[in-house]
Amino acid sequence: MAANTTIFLTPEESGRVQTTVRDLMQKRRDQRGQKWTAYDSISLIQEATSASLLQDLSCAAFGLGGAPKKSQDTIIAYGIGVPYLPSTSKLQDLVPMKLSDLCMETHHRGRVLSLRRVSPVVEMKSSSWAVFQGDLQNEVERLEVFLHTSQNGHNTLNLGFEFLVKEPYYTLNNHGQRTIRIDHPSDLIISTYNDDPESWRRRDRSEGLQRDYTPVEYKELGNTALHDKKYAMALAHYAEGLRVLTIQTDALESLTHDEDGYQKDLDAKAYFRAGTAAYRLSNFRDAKGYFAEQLKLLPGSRLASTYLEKIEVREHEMSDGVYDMDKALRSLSKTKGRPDAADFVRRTKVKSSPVSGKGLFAAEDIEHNDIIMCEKAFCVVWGNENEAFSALTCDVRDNAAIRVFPAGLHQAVVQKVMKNPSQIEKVLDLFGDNEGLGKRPCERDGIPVVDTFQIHDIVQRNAFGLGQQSEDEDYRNASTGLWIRASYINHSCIGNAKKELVGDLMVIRATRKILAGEEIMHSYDKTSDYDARMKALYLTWGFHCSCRLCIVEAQDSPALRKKRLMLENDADLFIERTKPAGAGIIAVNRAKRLRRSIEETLNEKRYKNLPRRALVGIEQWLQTAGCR
Ligand SMILES: C[S@@+](CC[C@H](N)C(=O)[O-])C[C@H]1O[C@@H](n2cnc3c(N)ncnc32)[C@H](O)[C@@H]1O
Repeated sequence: MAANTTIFLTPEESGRVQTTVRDLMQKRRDQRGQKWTAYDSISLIQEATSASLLQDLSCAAFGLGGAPKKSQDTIIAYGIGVPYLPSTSKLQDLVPMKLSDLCMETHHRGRVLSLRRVSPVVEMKSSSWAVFQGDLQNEVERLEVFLHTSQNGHNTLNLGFEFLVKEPYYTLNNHGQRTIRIDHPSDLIISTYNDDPESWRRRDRSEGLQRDYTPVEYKELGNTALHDKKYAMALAHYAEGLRVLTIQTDALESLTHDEDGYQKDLDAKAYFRAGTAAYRLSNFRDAKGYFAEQLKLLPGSRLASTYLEKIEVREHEMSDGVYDMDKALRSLSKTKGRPDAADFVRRTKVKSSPVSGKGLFAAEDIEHNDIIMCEKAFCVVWGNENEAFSALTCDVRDNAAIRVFPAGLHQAVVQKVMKNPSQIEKVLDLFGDNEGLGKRPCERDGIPVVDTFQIHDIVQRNAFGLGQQSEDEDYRNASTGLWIRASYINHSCIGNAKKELVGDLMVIRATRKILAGEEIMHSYDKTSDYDARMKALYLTWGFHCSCRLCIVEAQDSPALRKKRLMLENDADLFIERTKPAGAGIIAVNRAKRLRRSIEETLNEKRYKNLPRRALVGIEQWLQTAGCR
């Protein structure tokens, strides 16, 4: 992520966080293999009930909008823990286990737990938990879902009563409490409400978890239950219907090809749904085909014609890179920062880079200031949206490095790929430190298996902060996004490209003429302070920059770099306090002296043809004041 979300903790503060995390890791190791022991089930359920009640009360106190999003000077902590793989076993191959079979700090591979929720759900920002009962009434345990707590806007644990946990992981949560921990959404299977907790075991196990009903049938079942005042059962049926609906991405499944008027109407609707789904995924070619079919069935359909006209504009954007940016800008409030636009990427290609891994290269000559590429965000979370939240992570894999991580964006990316499995492969192709399940998508029991730790690392190494977008935005709810194509662009402090944003449309322009075959590079971090930049690049992106500017700056003594930084700070202070328009001779002379002092710290020969960032502010001031 970009530097605007970097927070600096004092050495004491970060030391305290790291010690707490390391102590917890040690505690987990010490307890590894310890057998599950029974709880006082009543008091655990009471704990969950009162925590959930308190939450409801605080929401009520702040009106329907829920509790305020952030309190002063606090940031949510998200314990990444030690990454582990999601279950890739089929339900039918897993052997049922009991709560009393659980062992501490263990992944119970090859096993499955069937549980019923017996308490309300306690919903926190980065996790949710509830109390669950196993086979025996007095066997209960806490189950906590981390980060990926929602499905279609509903809390996962609230969606049902009977749950199957594939290959459960039993550990201590961040407060040192024993818990079954779920990180990967596909490890938790929500089963339809059923009065008979044993029913799933009696299903035809050769077919795994069966989806007996279509979404419409689930809706009807829900309606019947509602009519019979069986509210819990109704909710469970509706929830299951919604879940199946999201898995059935192919709207064309319902086509009848019948000539009968009513059926024809239904077919036209199916083409329309398929067309809009394809359009939303920027698959304009398929969308065009679907809307054309809809028009054949329903000649004169205004909706289909409007979409076909829009597709023509999108095709023009894709082939020529010609955008109506004014229109896109005007649409921002209506589109919530997501203007309707296509990607323009044909001037670039992705291939292996001498700098690192893969990179983006010019496929043709590109003139100075020309558009290199435009790309809509794969996922964006704006600071004013509820989804936006950052979490403080302490990564035990990386010497307990503390980072501010865009947890809300991580959630949004995971949800998007779970709902659109066809999009997983391009996300998995991005650079990340965690290999997870590899680069190929995987599906089990009809559900995409997504390794959230793998996505975590991909987001960490590829997402960008969008700069402050509104007054009430800071590092805790920073706007962030993930752009797939732009993610292949490697960093250079003296790159040949710069990025601009029109909502979530990223426009990359050439900052000088670029020849075909040249690698396109831009600066991930524009801080002029060499030491801070090095530190941020390493902490956020995991590399040491060795561009020409960094090599030259590294040759300056630390004392000289410090002096330059102090002078730049003086210049910034001067700029802040002194207006250039109509500035008097005294102010102008002071500015010139500041410029000279900074210039003296930049060896003319070594810094030849290199950007002199420390001078940018004061030179701009002098220019505006009408001096050279
Ligand atoms: C957004 S990705 C860039 C594309 C990446 N090279 C790939 O293979 O997909 C960012 C990652 O690329 C690598 N990287 C980017 N610029 C680099 C540079 N100048 N030197 C070394 N590694 C760099 C780092 O590992 C960084 O975390």
